[in-house]
Amino acid sequence: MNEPVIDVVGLRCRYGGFEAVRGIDFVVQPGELFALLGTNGAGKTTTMEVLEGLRTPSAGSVRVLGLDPAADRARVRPRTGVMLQESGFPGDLTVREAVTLWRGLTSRPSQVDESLAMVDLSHRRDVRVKALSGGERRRLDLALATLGRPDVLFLDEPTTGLDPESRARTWRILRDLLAHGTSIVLTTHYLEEAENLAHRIAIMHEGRIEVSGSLVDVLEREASRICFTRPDGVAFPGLPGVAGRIDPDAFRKGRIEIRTRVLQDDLAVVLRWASDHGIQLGRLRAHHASLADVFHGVSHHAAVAA
Ligand SMILES: Nc1ncnc2c1ncn2[C@@H]1O[C@H](COP(=O)(O)OP(=O)(O)OP(=O)(O)O)[C@@H](O)[C@H]1O
Repeated sequence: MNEPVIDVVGLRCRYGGFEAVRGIDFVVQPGELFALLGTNGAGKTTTMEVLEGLRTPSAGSVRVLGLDPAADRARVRPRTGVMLQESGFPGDLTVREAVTLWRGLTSRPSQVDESLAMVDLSHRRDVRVKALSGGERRRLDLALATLGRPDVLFLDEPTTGLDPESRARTWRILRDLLAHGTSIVLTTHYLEEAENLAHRIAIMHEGRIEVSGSLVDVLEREASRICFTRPDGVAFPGLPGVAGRIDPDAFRKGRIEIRTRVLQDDLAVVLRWASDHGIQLGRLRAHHASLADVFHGVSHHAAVAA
């Protein structure tokens, strides 16, 4: 296997007496998109800042492109692109001036017009940055982050505030960058974004990685679901004899929700049971766990354990 582009071992970060990141490990391979997900305040941005060389860890080792991102910042920075949660670009410049200025700071700059066209801002090139909408501003941030054709791209919530069309366009741009060999680390609160783009995922909670692995591995952690409206007159003991667990909370709220590792077998049992009893199953759904189910599992287990 190739050398990882990012290698994090035992990373810890403190803000005074508070430890925001509590010993995390992960690697990012070349050409892969790694999604760092987590609850609010989990430590994602802090971790990103360390990867970007903007923050020194209190313990652990971090290598980006084989180098220390803080100590070797002068060598790492030209090969990376960064999109922070809040861009600090001067609002009085026009869009074209902002891109031209930024272009002068990169070692392998793309063309200004090409960059603006990529994010669909060509028609806004003479507008001042401060007059852009929130979504347009986010798209300008992406153009700036990718201007130097980076080997590694750090994106902190790149599609927050974007409408569905702009989000889909951003996804297309990211897929294109991946196809050309760029590695990407992304934080997002949009789980479908990670589900659509990520090769591997880590879910953080209170400074620790609770779940990590390939998208398939992560999704397989949670049981599949069979759900339908509770039929009139059906009591708990009268339910079908499935291998999975029937959720008593959902039952009280008028739904049958079965969590199962044998989706096909249990679905067959439910359908046979309904047919034998002449029951119509309202709002029937049978599906594998989504990333949202895994995420809720992490925050729920953490809350129960606390
Ligand atoms: N400069 C700071 N000083 C003190 N505490 C901080 C500072 N920055 C962040 N924290 C705390 O560290 C923890 C992790 O913050 P961080 O911004 O890394 O989380 P996050 O996962 O990016 O959160 P969110 O999803 O809400 O953006 C939080 O409890 C936050 O309040």
